[in-house]
Amino acid sequence: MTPVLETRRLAKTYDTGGTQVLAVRGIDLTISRGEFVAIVGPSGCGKSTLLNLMAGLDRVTAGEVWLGGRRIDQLSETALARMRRQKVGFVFQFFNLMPTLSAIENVELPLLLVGRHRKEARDAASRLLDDLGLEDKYDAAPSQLSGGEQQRVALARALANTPDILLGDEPTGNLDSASSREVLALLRAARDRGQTLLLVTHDTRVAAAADRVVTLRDGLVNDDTELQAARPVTLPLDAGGPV
Ligand SMILES: Nc1ncnc2c1ncn2[C@@H]1O[C@H](COP(=O)(O)OP(=O)(O)OP(=O)(O)O)[C@@H](O)[C@H]1O
Repeated sequence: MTPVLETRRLAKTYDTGGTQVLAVRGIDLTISRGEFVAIVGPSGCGKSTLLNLMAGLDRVTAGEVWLGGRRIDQLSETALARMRRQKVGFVFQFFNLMPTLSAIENVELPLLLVGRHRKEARDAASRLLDDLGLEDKYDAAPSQLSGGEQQRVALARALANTPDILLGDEPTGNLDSASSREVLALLRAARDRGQTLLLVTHDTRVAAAADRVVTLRDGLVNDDTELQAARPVTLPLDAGGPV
């Protein structure tokens, strides 16, 4: 299996007014191509910190982060931003859509930012929104969409650049259970098409849908378990069915 994302003895210490918080204390983790990995653990164990370090959104205190065979923890801010635009997709708990842009403009944006032509970006964004069941919501503003619809737009945006890895911080954390099921089914459908996924979650259903669950405790990996393969996948948007 080819590693997509790898950490080596990764550590992060926050200094808060003289007090040091050891948020991540030496983590070795390898995410292989095509894996769906959930990171779980009690509040404050370092999940979001780890994800942010792996995404190059926060600076490491010690250790290394490798993405697609390239060491990224020492890159400049400009190089990191370019790397994120080209290689990483993000979904967050609070969707983080641009409020003044329509659904389709939100999905087009990452494509335009990497220099794709307007027509090409529009076609790709339409296809993604159609795939996620949002064919009648192209022109809606985020504020006109339900939480589940906003997260589907965010997912379309995250997948627009066919990222090497999709990173999520509590992607179902702000959704009702029907919308969570929809979003989870879409995440699993992305995995079934070969998308690599790494999600931080408190949601046991998200963890149960993963191929592998990494449990953190006090800034360290406490457990790393492969789950049984071949669980049935609910069709996307079949919100009523089991996931
Ligand atoms: N910017 C920061 N400055 C100082 N301390 C921080 C900062 N961010 C996180 N921490 C601390 O680092 C530790 C790990 O936090 P982190 O947010 O990574 O945990 P988490 O497992 O994601 O928690 P939760 O499940 O509640 O989101 C906690 O003790 C937290 O208080």
